[in-house]
Amino acid sequence: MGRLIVVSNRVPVPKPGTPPAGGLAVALSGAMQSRGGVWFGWSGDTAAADAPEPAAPRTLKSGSVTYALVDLKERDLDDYYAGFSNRMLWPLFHYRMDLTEFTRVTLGGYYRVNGLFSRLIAPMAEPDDVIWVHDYHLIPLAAELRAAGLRNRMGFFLHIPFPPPDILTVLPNHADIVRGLAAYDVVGFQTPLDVENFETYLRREKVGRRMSDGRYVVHGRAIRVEALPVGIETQTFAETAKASERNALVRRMEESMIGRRLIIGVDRLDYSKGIAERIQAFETFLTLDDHWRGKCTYLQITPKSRSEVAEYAAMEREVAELAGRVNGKHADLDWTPIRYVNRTIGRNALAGLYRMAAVGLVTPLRDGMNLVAKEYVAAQDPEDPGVLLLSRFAGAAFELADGAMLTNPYDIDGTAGALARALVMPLDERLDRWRRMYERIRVHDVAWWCRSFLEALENDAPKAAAAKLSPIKAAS
Ligand SMILES: O=P(O)(O)OC[C@H]1O[C@H](O[C@H]2O[C@H](CO)[C@@H](O)[C@H](O)[C@H]2O)[C@H](O)[C@@H](O)[C@@H]1O
Ligand SMILES: O=c1ccn([C@@H]2O[C@H](COP(=O)(O)OP(=O)(O)O)[C@@H](O)[C@H]2O)c(=O)[nH]1
Repeated sequence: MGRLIVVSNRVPVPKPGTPPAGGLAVALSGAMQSRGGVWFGWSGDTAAADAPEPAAPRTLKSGSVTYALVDLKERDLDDYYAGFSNRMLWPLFHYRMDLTEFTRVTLGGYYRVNGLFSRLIAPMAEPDDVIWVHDYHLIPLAAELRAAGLRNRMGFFLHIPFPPPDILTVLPNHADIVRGLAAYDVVGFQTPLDVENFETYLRREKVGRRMSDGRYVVHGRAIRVEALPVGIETQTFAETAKASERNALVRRMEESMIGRRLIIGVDRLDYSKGIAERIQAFETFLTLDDHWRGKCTYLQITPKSRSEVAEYAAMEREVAELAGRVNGKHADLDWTPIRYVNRTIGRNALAGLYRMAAVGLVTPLRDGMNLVAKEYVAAQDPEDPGVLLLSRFAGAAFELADGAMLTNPYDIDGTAGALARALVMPLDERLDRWRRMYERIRVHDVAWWCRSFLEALENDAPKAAAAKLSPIKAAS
């Protein structure tokens, strides 16, 4: 068996004191450390505008993983990361057509960086290495690598939603993007809904179909398409949470609560997470029933994210102002309803804070998966678990629907009412709900996800017959 080469835009190179915030980095770190291999991607640093293209990536070994890193020029980052990836693909794939901006310049940057990645990876790859590419930043990479002559097994996992065709076709180059996916051997999505959207697109655009053996033929190539929800290191996280009483930050938080109930939200500062709607729902909840005034605290942990993108910078101001307004209106001399924290909290402390919280509020407007939902469940005290309030639009809802209280985040009154019910839910109902969710994430943890994807990728060599399939003409 060859090496595993993982490729992602963001590579969480281990740096003491800087925990990775972002589900992809968190999910893959554990899996990579146990299997070993090469992890290729952007270093997080910028190269000078006139720097020549590197002949090879910088490498750094940590445990069983070799990190292969490339600096990107400011212009490339603007066009590829902040531009096409995060101002076009991210909002569009999160059903926010209103926030997209398509330009030929950023599209050019997207293909330029994918080309650069390909030129650096191709000489490193041995013929029997397996290449696993992650996320929307790098959809065209397999096609670039194949054009460079690589015949390796290549897989792609999309961590964000795959939208319905009516939304996807807003993207002027949607046909090229889907053609890019067809260059992989296995394409993984988070949920069955994403697979359904992909299949509907193929049918409507007449570029592919599902075959009788379960594989798909897309632009003439036979590929496997799987719904494989990403998991967490459930058992390890549960143990961390149990041991968290010793964590200084958790102890400080506990002392400051003086018996009040804790409600927690943890999200990157991103419009897809529904943070403003959640704060509004919390305010509505406070006005529903005087009983909870002074008796509960809502802690919203929100590290800044993608501040170079205009919509994110605007959101930073909006959410801070909203939290400030609600506090100004409802606070008392000895009580602040919302504690809004704008920095990254380390995972040990986070585990303890989840465990302390009577309610986990996970209410994105749309989310590929949302690992916070799973972490909240894993961290609970099995004798006295809290309640997960989960948006029906998070990928995690496909797995946790029978234990979480499902909410529609656009329904502010409904979410407020659900929060009020969650806080008084009897122990036997909480136990029953939590056990169902915990069992699901215990079995379907991150090791299961990684194993399942790699099994699909490594054990299903394309059949000879598939290679002979004639291409299907795209609708013009
Ligand atoms: O790298 P950034 O631009 O700072 O963003 C952080 C990551 O955000 C997204 O995470 C997604 O992956 C999670 C794990 O599968 C999933 O739970 C979540 O719903 C997704 O939004 C993004 O897709 C990653 O590429 C980013 O690194
Ligand atoms: O202060 C923070 C905020 C978030 N996270 C982690 O960042 C990840 C966020 O992943 P999720 O899938 O919920 O959303 P994403 O940010 O990837 O869209 C989770 O593992 C969180 O525990 C963290 O370690 N510290």
